[in-house]
Amino acid sequence: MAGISVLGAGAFGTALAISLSTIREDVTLWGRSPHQMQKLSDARCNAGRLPDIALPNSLKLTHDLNVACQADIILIATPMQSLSDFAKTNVNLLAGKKLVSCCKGVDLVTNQGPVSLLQDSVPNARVAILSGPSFAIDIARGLPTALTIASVDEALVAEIQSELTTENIRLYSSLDPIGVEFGGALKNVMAIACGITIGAGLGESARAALITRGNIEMQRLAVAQGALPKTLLGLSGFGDLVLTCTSEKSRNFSHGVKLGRNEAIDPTITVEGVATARAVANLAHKTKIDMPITGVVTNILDGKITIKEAVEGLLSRPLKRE
Ligand SMILES: NC(=O)C1=CN([C@@H]2O[C@H](COP(=O)(O)OP(=O)(O)OC[C@H]3O[C@@H](n4cnc5c(N)ncnc54)[C@H](O)[C@@H]3O)[C@@H](O)[C@H]2O)C=CC1
Ligand SMILES: O=C(CO)COP(=O)(O)O
Repeated sequence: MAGISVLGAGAFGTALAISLSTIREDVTLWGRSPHQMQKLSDARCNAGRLPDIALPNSLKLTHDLNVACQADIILIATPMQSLSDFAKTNVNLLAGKKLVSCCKGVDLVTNQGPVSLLQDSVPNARVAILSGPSFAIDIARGLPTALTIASVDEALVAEIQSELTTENIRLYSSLDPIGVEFGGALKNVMAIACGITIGAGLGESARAALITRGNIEMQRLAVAQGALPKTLLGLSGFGDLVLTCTSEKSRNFSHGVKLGRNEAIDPTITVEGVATARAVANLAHKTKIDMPITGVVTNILDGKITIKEAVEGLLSRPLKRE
């Protein structure tokens, strides 16, 4: 079957399906819960994630993965920590398909990003990643966005760049999926750090320092994993870092703000940076990469240090060249 399916009817999956439906009539959105999908179908709206945004008439909804996986191009928009189980459970349906990961994170068990995880778990799949600065609500409202589509498979990138470009999504292509997957994952950790900084009243100058040093830290790890340094300066790296570290629309930034203010956390909200910080700290330790900001975020999340101790620790590091 030609067409595009989006797997995962959360905020991002729904937003992408809405935008794609502005230019084509063969888009299907899959969600795992029959009850939730019936609610979406009755209301023609994903009220829980994107209230007041109507689902286009042409958008097909299903909870049947067999139906959704008949599409030619399959976008996967589940949370990162669900991706491995999802891929393994449904390997027969996904094998040999063109898969586009929309997840931003690093898997806690394998320390892999979504592209390498899918490549390892789904035989013969052709895997790409879509990433970059884009809040689901902005995409769903039709506001302009620019994202990166990346894969080592040049023909796939060219095809998907053209198939997924919509009225409000402009796609730039890249042949560096490692850089794109690590940029998208690590910016969430930096956004938690920035949120903590603002929440704890440490000021915007400190946030600017964290964004800048955070970008260097992201680059250091990604390059050690095989990424090109320039990818971390592109939309999926610096672009998304800036968006996520400066907006209260970001769940990662807002999570950090709550930590900084010592406020209660809502455990039902998808905050990718929490698990990713731990996965990245582990990966950095194994590969001997210096990741001071990630280390501090992980220690705060694990209750091992206070914010005051974190600041003292970062400021008392040995002086060095920029
Ligand atoms: N919301 C946003 O603005 C953006 C989100 N992303 C990324 O998209 C991914 C998904 O995020 P959101 O859609 O925002 O989260 P969300 O929490 O709104 O939705 C996640 C969806 O995945 C489903 N899900 C969870 N585990 C599943 C499993 N094992 N099998 C099938 N479905 C499962 C949930 O039921 C839910 O519908 C994350 O990696 C996030 O970083 C990327 C860009 C923007
Ligand atoms: O990835 C995003 C924007 O590009 C969304 O960020 P949050 O997951 O922090 O809300």
